[in-house]
Amino acid sequence: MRSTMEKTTTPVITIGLNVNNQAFDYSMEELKNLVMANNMENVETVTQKLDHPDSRAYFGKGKIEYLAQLVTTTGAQVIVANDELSPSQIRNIENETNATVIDRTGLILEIFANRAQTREAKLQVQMAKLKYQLPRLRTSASQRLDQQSAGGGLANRGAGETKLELNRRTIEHQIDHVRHELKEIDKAYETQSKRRKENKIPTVALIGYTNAGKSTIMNQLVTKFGENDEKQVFVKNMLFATLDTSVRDLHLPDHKQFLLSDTVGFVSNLPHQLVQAFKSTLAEAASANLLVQVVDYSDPDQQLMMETTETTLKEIGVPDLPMIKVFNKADLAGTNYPTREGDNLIISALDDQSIELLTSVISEKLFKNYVTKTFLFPFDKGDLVSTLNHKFNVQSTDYTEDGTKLTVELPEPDVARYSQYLDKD
Ligand SMILES: Nc1nc2c(ncn2[C@@H]2O[C@H](COP(=O)(O)OP(=O)(O)OP(=O)(O)O)[C@@H](O)[C@H]2O)c(=O)[nH]1
Ligand SMILES: [Mg+2]
Repeated sequence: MRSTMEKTTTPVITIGLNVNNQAFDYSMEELKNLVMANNMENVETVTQKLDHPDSRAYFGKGKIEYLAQLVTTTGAQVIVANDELSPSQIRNIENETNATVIDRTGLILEIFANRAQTREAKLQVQMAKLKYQLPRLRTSASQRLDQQSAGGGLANRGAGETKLELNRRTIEHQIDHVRHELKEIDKAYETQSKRRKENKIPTVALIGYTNAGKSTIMNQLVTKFGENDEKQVFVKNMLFATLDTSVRDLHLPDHKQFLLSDTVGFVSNLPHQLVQAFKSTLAEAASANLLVQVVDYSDPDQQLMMETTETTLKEIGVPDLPMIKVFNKADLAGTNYPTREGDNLIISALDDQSIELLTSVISEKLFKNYVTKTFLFPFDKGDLVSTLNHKFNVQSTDYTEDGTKLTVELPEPDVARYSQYLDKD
């Protein structure tokens, strides 16, 4: 008897067009991973070499006929294309193969929609989906609404009203609505991030290809350096485990403090609708003092994954920020770790020494213009004492007869502000 717990996966055929693309094999591999991430099973792959996609049906006529046969022999009811297709291409392939066609963008949107947990992520995905649907609305004679059947208020919109226009207007209305809701969330975000900036706490953003180990590194750092109430983030061996940006407050043993953010991972050709929708979430990376690019060192495609990451950063509008590269999962790559060469580290997120090394490099980068000074504040300058305690890393406090003596580690440019209180001894 079959177990009822057994997962059913949808069999699909993946198709891809090689238009002289050097990274073609990699992108097909990625597509298969995306298919799996969407709980589907790749049963066949069909590719074709062409100078450009066939405007009618993406593939040429002969290949489409072959595809139709494959649909029959494999029983696959879904075809997943490696590119974004036009509505008519989708329709033509569907008509000629009798399978449902999903393009790369549609697939990624589906995965994101299934993963989204928080209200913000759900809204962002919804926004991306609506923008994807808008130009893809189909019209047909049977969909036309006549004035009578539309009734009441709708009839007032004129005889030319079609179901298509109605749908379009509904979607535009929904987009406005979602945009409004996201703006509200954004406002709260901005206040938070403004407060962080005022506090001058430096920020570090973990970025990189999906499944590279960003969230795992985040959790290791939170375990070691998080205050009690700092929560762990979600980790799983699947594409796009993280869709929300999480920020955690970390305190190093030497009183230095920084904020670490973990965010959505990248994949090549991330749909522009999604990039647009996730821009505010990703803004956390854009305003960071340091980027930590996490790379899966055990993956043979790591070089292309790094290129994908850099392209995506540009697309989001992240400026050239200081960056270190963390080649992670070294335990699976069979190399020595942890090691460091300049701004490149080879580590395993599962190894404590690796996390120590990463921390020391982050600290070195973030606090490089820090100096340690001792100040003596007269008793009537209690406000300054509390300001310094609030803003910087006070290493020791002495209550002397002349006032409060503070040994503080602070950025060099800030010393000038308090120079009159520098301790002469
Ligand atoms: N062996 C090994 N596994 C690791 C290491 N780092 C992460 N993993 C595993 O890799 C998988 C993905 O890790 P995550 O931390 O969720 O990756 P991510 O970069 O946050 O992925 P997304 O959120 O999907 O972008 C999980 O199963 C982790 O346990 C490592 O150094 N060694
Ligand atoms: Mg993650």
